[in-house]
Amino acid sequence: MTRTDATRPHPAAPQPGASSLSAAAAPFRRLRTALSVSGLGQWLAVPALSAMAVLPADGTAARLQAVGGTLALLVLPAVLLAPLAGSLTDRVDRRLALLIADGLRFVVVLTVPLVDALPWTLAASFLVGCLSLLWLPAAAAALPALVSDATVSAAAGGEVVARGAPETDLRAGARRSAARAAFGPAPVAALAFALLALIANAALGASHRADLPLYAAAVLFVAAAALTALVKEVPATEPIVVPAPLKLLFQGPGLDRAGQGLGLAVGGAALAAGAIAAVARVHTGELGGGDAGYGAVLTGLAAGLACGLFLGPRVLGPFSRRRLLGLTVIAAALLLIVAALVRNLVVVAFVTAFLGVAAGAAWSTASAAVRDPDDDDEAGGERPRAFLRSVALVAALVAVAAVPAVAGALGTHRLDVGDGYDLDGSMAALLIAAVLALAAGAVAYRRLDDRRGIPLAADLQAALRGEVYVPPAQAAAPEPEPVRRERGVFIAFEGGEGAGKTTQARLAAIWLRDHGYDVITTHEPGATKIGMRLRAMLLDRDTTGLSDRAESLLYAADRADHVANVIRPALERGAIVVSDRYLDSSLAYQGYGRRQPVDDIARVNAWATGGLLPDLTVLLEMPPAEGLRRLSAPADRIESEPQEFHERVQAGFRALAEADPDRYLVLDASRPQAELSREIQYRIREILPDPIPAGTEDATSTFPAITDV
Ligand SMILES: Nc1ncnc2c1ncn2[C@@H]1O[C@H](COP(=O)(O)OP(=O)(O)OP(=O)(O)O)[C@@H](O)[C@H]1O
Ligand SMILES: Cc1cn([C@H]2C[C@H](O)[C@@H](COP(=O)(O)O)O2)c(=O)[nH]c1=O
Repeated sequence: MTRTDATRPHPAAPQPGASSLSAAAAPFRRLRTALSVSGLGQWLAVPALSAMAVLPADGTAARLQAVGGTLALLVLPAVLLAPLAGSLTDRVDRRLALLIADGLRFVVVLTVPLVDALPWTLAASFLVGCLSLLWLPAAAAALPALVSDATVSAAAGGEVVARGAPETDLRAGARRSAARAAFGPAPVAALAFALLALIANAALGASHRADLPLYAAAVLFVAAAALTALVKEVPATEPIVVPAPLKLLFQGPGLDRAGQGLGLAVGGAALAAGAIAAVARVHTGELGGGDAGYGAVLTGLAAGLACGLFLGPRVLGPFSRRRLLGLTVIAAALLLIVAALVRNLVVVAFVTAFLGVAAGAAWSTASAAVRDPDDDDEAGGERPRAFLRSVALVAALVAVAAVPAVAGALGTHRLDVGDGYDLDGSMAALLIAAVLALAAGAVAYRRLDDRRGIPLAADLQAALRGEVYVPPAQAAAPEPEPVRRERGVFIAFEGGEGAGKTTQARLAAIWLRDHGYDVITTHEPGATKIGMRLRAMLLDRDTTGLSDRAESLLYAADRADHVANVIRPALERGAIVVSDRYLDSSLAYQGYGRRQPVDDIARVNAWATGGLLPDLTVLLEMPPAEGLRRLSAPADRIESEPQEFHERVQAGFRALAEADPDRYLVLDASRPQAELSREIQYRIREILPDPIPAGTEDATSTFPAITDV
């Protein structure tokens, strides 16, 4: 619904409990510091290992493959071994798991400059990837586990902090703290890498410039282990469950078309970010930057990602989040093209930073779209979020493995433009990755667009002024469509016998109520006193000899009473009406099924209802025989009609939906209930009014979250 005074959702509402933890007890603070130090070590080890791998490589292709191989080996364990590592970590004491992971990373990273051989650098990268996989779930479980009753009361005794913050809120805050400790140090680590590489270059010489960052990373790991050792005990209160990325990817998102658009968008953004990271070392080397230039580009990327994560839910409040998501991916792809073509290191670093902002905003916008604001459980394994994480991980792995390989294979070619232009392999591979990311962004934009027909430029301009764009024709109209829309919203569920209408209508109503809407659920025939008597007459198998016309009129009479006494009063008070069957049932059953003229049925019903049509009709389709098999009660008068009757009814529903596609959501009713429910939620979200007055919108979301049943 478009309104000039309306703002769109702000998923970045204050997070309870986050600040409360700042004053929490000493073990919590100590462990949080240990995790940050370890996170810094991990992010420093990543560029340091790839810089180390480059040193012995001879020629551009070999250098590209050395960096790509290192990065791919660092990411590979997260794609292949995540659930194994999760269940392993779950079996050992969290503190011990952290100590082992930090201690072994110290040893592995320390040996890399001492051994100074490419095979060991590559093996070390894989081992560091595996150990980080043990460390990450242990860290995510350990910090919230320290939010015990004692911590809560210590925090509450200390300051303002824990007043009114229940333990679950503090745990959710602790989970966010753990994630920040693990990923937050990335920009600082990239900057530190650049500085240490410069110092090492000057002090130890070019052939040892990766040594210092590696020693520094090793020291950070041992420091983190020492700090963790000071924390006496970490209770095993938080279970560790790590989903398998590949399995999730093959199972699919469990989301509708729009949900798949989210996956495409996240994949496109991760591809763009991964591609630039994968060739940055060699690309910057060709621009005269060396390891310091590599560090500068990575700093830009990491800082940009952090900014994008923060800004994504906050910028352009009134602008459609779905449009924003598609646009951020397109922007990331276009910036990748610029980064590929520009031959100036400083410009490349800045462009990469903006690419990071776009990719970070894409991630935070996509994950906000599948997050339930009522659910503070950031560590929860909710499938759509886990799916998005898997897409990002796998796309990043493909980018870091494939882009350098393609770049190396393509080699450098001289183009005859003006003075001649060297198109090197990195440039070409980045352009290919950019085109793929652009395609993903464009398809995602089309799939996600919830403002079809509204010009993008005008929509953006209005959002920049803090308004939601209303097309002139709509703004000038004195009244919204008088017949189709009353003050509330009318949603009908239609379909053959046993298709799941009652189930889905009930789930939709629960979801809407959970988001603060005034909802009434109703059904046909038989929602009123008179209707109940009509229903008995119509469906009782003892009713024999009822003429087709009389049957049609009785259903229309039931509907007239239903509209006058239930639906219209509810719509007039602004409620959302969810009806299990409505007019289309008469058109399909009495029109197509009984072979009466559909136009006549429509005319009678238009008179009976005063022309009231649903804003949305959800049509659940399935073969009639299967639907009838789902029903347990004895078949009623209509259900016991022959198979051909039900086939005609089904074809009738389909014809009705095809004649007015904008008003229908057609779904395959044999799919799992939860999937159907989520698709229905996505579609309903597009036609909802704001649940609370515009002035108070910052307090809650106007963009009901899609939830699992
Ligand atoms: N997606 C689904 N997958 C499997 N079973 C389902 C699904 N949806 C509903 N069911 C089951 O099918 C049966 C019929 O469901 P429901 O009553 O919701 O269908 P209906 O379309 O309202 O039926 P009717 O035509 O009788 O009104 C119930 O047992 C329900 O639990
Ligand atoms: C509204 C309406 C319904 N019917 C038929 C369709 C079903 O067989 C029954 C209703 O049963 P349900 O279990 O409550 O779905 O009535 C119809 O023929 N025409 C109509 O307009």
